[in-house]
Amino acid sequence: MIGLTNATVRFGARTVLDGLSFAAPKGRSIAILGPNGRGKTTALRAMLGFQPLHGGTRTAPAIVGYVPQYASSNQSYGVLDVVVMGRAAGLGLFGQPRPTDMAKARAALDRVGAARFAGERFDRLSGGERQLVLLARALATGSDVLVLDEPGSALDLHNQQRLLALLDELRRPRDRAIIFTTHDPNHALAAADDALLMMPDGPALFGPVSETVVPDHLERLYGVPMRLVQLLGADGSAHRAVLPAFAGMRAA
Ligand SMILES: Nc1ncnc2c1ncn2[C@@H]1O[C@H](COP(=O)(O)OP(=O)(O)OP(=O)(O)O)[C@@H](O)[C@H]1O
Repeated sequence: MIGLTNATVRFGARTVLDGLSFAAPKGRSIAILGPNGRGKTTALRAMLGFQPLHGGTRTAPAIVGYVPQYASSNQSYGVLDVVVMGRAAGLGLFGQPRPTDMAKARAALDRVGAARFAGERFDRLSGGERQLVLLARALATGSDVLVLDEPGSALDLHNQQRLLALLDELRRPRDRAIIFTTHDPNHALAAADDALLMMPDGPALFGPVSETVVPDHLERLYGVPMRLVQLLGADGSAHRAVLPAFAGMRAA
């Protein structure tokens, strides 16, 4: 279980989180949506203990698989070394990675489709490639709690599809808690059970995606008219998608 209870965070005179409560118990996957600067990253950092709270409490296990929003690096670590760092908590202060740690790191790279980068330098990868490697590092922790800050923001459509399939696959056994932030409501529809909508002008909305990721709430969230469309999957199953009214398209 990971979450916040009545959490308040201020930066100077500005209150960014004001009594925010939500939680991901084991077996649930939560998407956090909200406009730029609304406090999504701050909420994740507060949950993980990187951001002090002015009020309220946080709940988190000792080891969390975390993918930060930015994957910059000045250091010339190899990709495999970066992923093996996910095993560090189990190695102790001066512990060396064991063959089993290396095998878990390689398996994690394989799972995110980044095995071909194993021998590269992390700082020479593209932004999207780094994002995949950091996702592998989070998986390599073996933690049953994953916290991913915009894990798809730098990914091309193929890798977004791969990420969403992986997030969906990871939640299916119902033995993990997963929290991810995203600017695409369709990512929430594809891979989350619940959504936290951090409204621009009031308290956050939290609940099942079927009730929260709907045009009315999204219009309030982003100030953009939205349309709900029903799609048929390749196997004939029904899916919902939401589209913003870009390019002059009007909400139905
Ligand atoms: N350490 C800090 N000191 C001062 N202000 C901060 C600090 N960290 C974040 N903020 C401010 O808090 C607000 C929320 O930032 P945060 O990064 O949590 O937003 P976000 O919802 O994740 O945004 P985005 O969608 O653009 O990534 C922003 O206005 C930001 O400038």
